[in-house]
Amino acid sequence: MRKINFFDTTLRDGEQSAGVNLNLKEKLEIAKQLERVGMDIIEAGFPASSPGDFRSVQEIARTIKNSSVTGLARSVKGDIDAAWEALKDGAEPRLHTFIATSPVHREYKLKMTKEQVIERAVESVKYAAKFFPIIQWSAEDACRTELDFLAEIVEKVIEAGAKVINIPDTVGYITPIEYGKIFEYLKQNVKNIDQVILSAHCHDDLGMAVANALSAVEHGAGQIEGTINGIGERAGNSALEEVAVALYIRKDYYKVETNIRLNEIKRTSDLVSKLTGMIVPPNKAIVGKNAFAHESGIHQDGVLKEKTTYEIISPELVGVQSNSLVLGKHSGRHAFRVKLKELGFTMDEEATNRLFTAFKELSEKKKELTEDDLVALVLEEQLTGEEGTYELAALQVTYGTTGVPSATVTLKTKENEEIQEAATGNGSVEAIYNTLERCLKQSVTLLDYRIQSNSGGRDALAQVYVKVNVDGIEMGGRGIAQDVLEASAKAYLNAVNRAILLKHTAKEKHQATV
Ligand SMILES: CC(=O)SCCNC(=O)CCNC(=O)[C@H](O)C(C)(C)COP(=O)(O)OP(=O)(O)OC[C@H]1O[C@@H](n2cnc3c(N)ncnc32)[C@H](O)[C@@H]1OP(=O)(O)O
Ligand SMILES: CC(C)C(=O)C(=O)O
Repeated sequence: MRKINFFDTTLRDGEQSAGVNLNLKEKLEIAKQLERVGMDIIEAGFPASSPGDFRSVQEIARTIKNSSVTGLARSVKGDIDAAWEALKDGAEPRLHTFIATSPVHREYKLKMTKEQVIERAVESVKYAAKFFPIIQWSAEDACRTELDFLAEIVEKVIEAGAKVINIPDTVGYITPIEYGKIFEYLKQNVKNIDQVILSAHCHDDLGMAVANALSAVEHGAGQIEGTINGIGERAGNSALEEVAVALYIRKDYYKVETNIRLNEIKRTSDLVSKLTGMIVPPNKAIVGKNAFAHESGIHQDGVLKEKTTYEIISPELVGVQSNSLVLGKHSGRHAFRVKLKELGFTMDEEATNRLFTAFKELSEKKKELTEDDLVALVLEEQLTGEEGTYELAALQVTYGTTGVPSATVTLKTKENEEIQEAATGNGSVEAIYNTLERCLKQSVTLLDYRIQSNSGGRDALAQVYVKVNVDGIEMGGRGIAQDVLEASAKAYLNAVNRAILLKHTAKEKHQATV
């Protein structure tokens, strides 16, 4: 099978992402991981651009042994000299030099004619060949360059000693079919093109960077350039992890192989994301948080029966521990039951169904349901299963920074009788508890009150724990609700109900013994 080289430019083009600035230690850490993941070539920086970049490239070249380390240089002697100084101690010093070839770049940026661009390109490759065993030459903005001129300059730089010819889509303009045609054109019109490796370097301005890179592979490219997580100038570069996995998963189609250790991909992505501060979107292919998460009932059911129904990549392949069944409003009973079992709860069909209904109701209110939420629902279900004298039918609280807080509570008894009362308090919770005391017509002393958020986030469930004294019986109770005040009322009632139940059971026992 044809081998495709992976050229990683996370530390050069990736660092060109607006807002990204890596120090030497961070770059070294990333370089080591890039070596571990199996990058054939690591572009460590642009040595002439600053003393910091020079030092990083030098240190990386001295440290990395299993990848070829390269640095960027304009067609300028000073840039090439700086690159040589930085790279000469590396295991395989390699120069990456470039000049723009498109009309707009020639006319406005370089202010050079075609002939001058060719002359400068050839001169710089020849000069670099005095030092470097391997020279990669790039035609910046190749995809907006006249094809015949592109072929002409490529032929001349090959003659001058370039071993790798890169055809960058610098501004992310080309489409996959057009990009493939450029490679085909060069293969047919450039002398000795078969003596060099053709490389693709794509940008994502129109969202086609990965598709273009894959098209280049189909049309003869032997090297793909890009970055981890697709970071880079403007909309970024081809995401190398996507290219690598696409080539692997569809090897039946591409029929190529790479050196990439796919199971190191997730770790590499995480490291780059953390050190650059460029957050990976959840829906990002291969490495996004949701890449292996199934949320909808039909998909979850399918995956539970046979993973490949909805998974073309196994998470383990790229170093992700496992897939996940995310419980949300689109989930179904199959996944719900499995999750309950995973959490260690076994319950009968009736209880599961009741819980599933409560779960669906909660999922309408809450964006994401966590495992903690599920546990809370189970605990709540256990509470509702408890025999109680009083049930909270309605609660209304009025609170303002200037007025007196007041509460109106409606309770339902076991006999379906409704009790409604209202009272005030120093705070909303006190108003509720004063009102409940009135409804219950017995003295209740609150001994302890604790509140806890069930999970993170603004929409987390509230759990309230209370301890009360009802006619000399001390009893704890808990309440769970999305609203703190409702959870407070439920906790209080739960404690009172339990105390009343205990009192009755004790009385019955006493009567039975006399
Ligand atoms: C497509 C790409 O990603 S290319 C890489 C882009 N990366 C970077 O630019 C990051 C590092 N760059 C830098 O630190 C600076 O731009 C430097 C050190 C390279 C140059 O800085 P300065 O000398 O201040 O020049 P400045 O950046 O303003 O302008 C670039 C100059 O290089 C020239 N130039 C651009 N590309 C090339 C090239 N491949 N070969 C020769 N000259 C070039 C421009 O025409 C311009 O020349 P001018 O000053 O005669 O008009
Ligand atoms: C220097 C070249 C390869 C580049 O980064 C581009 O054209 O995007």
